[in-house]
Amino acid sequence: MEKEETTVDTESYDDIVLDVEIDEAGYEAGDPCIFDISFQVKRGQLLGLIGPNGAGKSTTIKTLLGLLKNTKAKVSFSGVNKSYAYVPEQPVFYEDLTLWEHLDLAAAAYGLKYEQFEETAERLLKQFGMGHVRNDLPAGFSKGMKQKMMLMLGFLVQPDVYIVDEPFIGLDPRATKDFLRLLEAERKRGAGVLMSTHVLDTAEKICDDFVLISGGKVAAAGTLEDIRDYAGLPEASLFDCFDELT
Ligand SMILES: Nc1ncnc2c1ncn2[C@@H]1O[C@H](COP(=O)(O)OP(=O)(O)OP(=O)(O)O)[C@@H](O)[C@H]1O
Repeated sequence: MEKEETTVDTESYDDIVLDVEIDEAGYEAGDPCIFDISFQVKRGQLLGLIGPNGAGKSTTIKTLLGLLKNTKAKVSFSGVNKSYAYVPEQPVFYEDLTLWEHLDLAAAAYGLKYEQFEETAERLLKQFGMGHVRNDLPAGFSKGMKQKMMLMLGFLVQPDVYIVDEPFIGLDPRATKDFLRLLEAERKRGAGVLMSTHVLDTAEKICDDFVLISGGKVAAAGTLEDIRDYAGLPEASLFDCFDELT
């Protein structure tokens, strides 16, 4: 079927929580900048979206979130609740709401019961070491603290799919560890994760599979072994394969 725009449906597939088929997408009509990008995210899977600056990672994410007009794409969210959380690279927040009020608002928007919200929010504040600023406005937070707030908002709602745009820049080593531990727990619960990142040594350690985008197209996809095969570099690091393929 010819795709005229991004259609988002919520059919049920076995293990697949996100199914993306982008024929083309871009910012101006008739001038697409990404082409033929297809992938699936399964329950418990961590899929790394990698590629050089300007390759098309953010455009891919914006397309699957339905934020772009000029697209020919089919995107399906499935899973138990057909829910997703998007954690943007650039923090987005309300000037007049405290950290706690942001958490409260997200919980209300996702229909969480108050007791469940309170318990999870308290746990997250502790895990991210943010309890002491719960009643502060995020405008006064450091970059890393704002990033932590965005991650907490995602973890609070426990969705079927996490779409995380470059989570590592700005987080200190301790926060990175806390974030990865929470992500692991969420994957064990059954959540799938699509993560865009430039931090390839971490991506190599934590991702099950990769989609490597270059020049708006998929340059290679699969496990690290598959990526090594594409690059013709057995034993190479993800970084060296990336270098070879882009
Ligand atoms: N708002 C926009 N309007 C027009 N063109 C854009 C816009 N944002 C990105 N582009 C273009 O789309 C192409 C893909 O950019 P995109 O932001 O998806 O890359 P990226 O892989 O996310 O890069 P980075 O790693 O630098 O974040 C680039 O040619 C870029 O110039």
